[in-house]
Amino acid sequence: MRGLDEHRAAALALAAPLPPVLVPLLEAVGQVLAQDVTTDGPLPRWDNSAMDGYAVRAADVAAATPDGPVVLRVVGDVAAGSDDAPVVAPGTAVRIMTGAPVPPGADAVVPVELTSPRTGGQDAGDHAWATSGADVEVRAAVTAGQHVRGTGEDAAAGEVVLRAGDLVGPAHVAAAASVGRATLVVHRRPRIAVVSTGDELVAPGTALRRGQIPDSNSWLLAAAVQAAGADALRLGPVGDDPAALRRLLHELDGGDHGTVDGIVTSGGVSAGAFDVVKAALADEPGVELVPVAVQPGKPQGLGRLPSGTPVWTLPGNPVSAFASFEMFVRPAVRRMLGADPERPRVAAVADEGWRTPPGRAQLMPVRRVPAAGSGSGSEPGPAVRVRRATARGSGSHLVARLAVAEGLAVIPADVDEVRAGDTLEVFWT
Ligand SMILES: Nc1nc2c(c(=O)[nH]1)N[C@H]1C(S)=C(S)[C@@H](COP(=O)(O)OP(=O)(O)OC[C@H]3O[C@@H](n4cnc5c(N)ncnc54)[C@H](O)[C@@H]3O)O[C@H]1N2
Ligand code: MOO
Repeated sequence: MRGLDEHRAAALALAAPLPPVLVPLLEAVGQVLAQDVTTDGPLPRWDNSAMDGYAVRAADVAAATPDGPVVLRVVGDVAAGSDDAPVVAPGTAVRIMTGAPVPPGADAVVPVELTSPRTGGQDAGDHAWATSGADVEVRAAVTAGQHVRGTGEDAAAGEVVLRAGDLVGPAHVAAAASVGRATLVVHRRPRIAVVSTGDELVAPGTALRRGQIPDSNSWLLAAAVQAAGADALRLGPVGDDPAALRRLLHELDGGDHGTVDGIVTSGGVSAGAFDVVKAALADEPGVELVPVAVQPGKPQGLGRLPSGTPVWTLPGNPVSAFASFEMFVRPAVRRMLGADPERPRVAAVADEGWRTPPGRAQLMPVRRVPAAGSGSGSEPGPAVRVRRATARGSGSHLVARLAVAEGLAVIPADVDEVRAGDTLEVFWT
């Protein structure tokens, strides 16, 4: 039997980052930048006000106090969006709104709350404004630069704000938009075909006769493809007819269903008399069908179809399909996206013990044990503790209970028993 890590490496080796494409901002979310993004000038683009108030010369109001206000003549307005630039000469002020460019001559802003109109008052709810041509009393001093957001404070002209390799999220699209970009260059999103196989499978919602079950794997795997950041083309279920399956796989490989960057199959790869995937791919020179020393997920296959499309053949048991996707397919999909292939692994303490299959690694669905109240909350929390997601452990048919799992514990092949208190390697799914 092939080792888990060896098969993981072979599965990942089938993938490479897809070529860069230019996409509108929102389409880039969840994808990985293929190019740095630099500013088109300094950010902020000009000195601007952080407050609604008056643009002043700080020196003019240096002596202002609540009991000894300084009086300035209001000589103009600058609203956000205005390109007016009234000059603030000594003894004058300009009304300015948050975000508006600081007018020439001014070097600070006094918030409206620290002022009162002496003449020409305009009541704006909580605050009264002195209008243009009137006088305003300033009741507090400000220092030069106060309440001014300086040019280039956020980023300098030509500075890299987003890097190739960054996973695009809301803050990335905000940064891109703020430097004037309506598009981003990302690695193309992979499109992965998912084919479930088995004569017993019917679409969910269809009436079942004895022996039939709803196809859950094509939904599981398509959802997993999407959750990994790729597009899924869900096909099947395909019955236990090797010729029909071979035809479909070759159509996918040949581009008859549009671009397909990979194919994932479920079922039909073990020792059964009607194992359709095994039969369909037995003579395919680029594909190997191998048992892997892991439970669940022993019968595996992978390789390339004649036109080069990678294929991963996963076992049909639903928990096996889930765990196999996590181990062998998700890393490849992430690499195609240009992202880090692996989920981070964390150390967790086993809250209970269980037996594990001798000579095979185990992928145990686990859930967190809620931490007992740890007092003030300021000390570092206790280690994460996990239990098996269900009392039946890693049984590969336990699809209804799989949603209880929050992650998988990876127990190495040379461990035959987990004891309560052991430290385990876990990743969250
Ligand atoms: N004699 C042996 N029998 C089996 C072995 C073995 O080594 N020797 N391996 C077992 C292991 S381990 C696994 S895992 C399964 C894998 O079998 P297949 O990949 O060939 O899958 P199927 O036989 O098609 O199905 C297995 C099981 O899963 C159900 N299934 C399949 N597809 C779906 C689907 N799309 N949605 C929901 N459920 C699905 C299917 O009905 C079966 O119950 O083989 C063991 N046997
Ligand atoms: O490998 Mo199978 O997945 O143990 O049930």
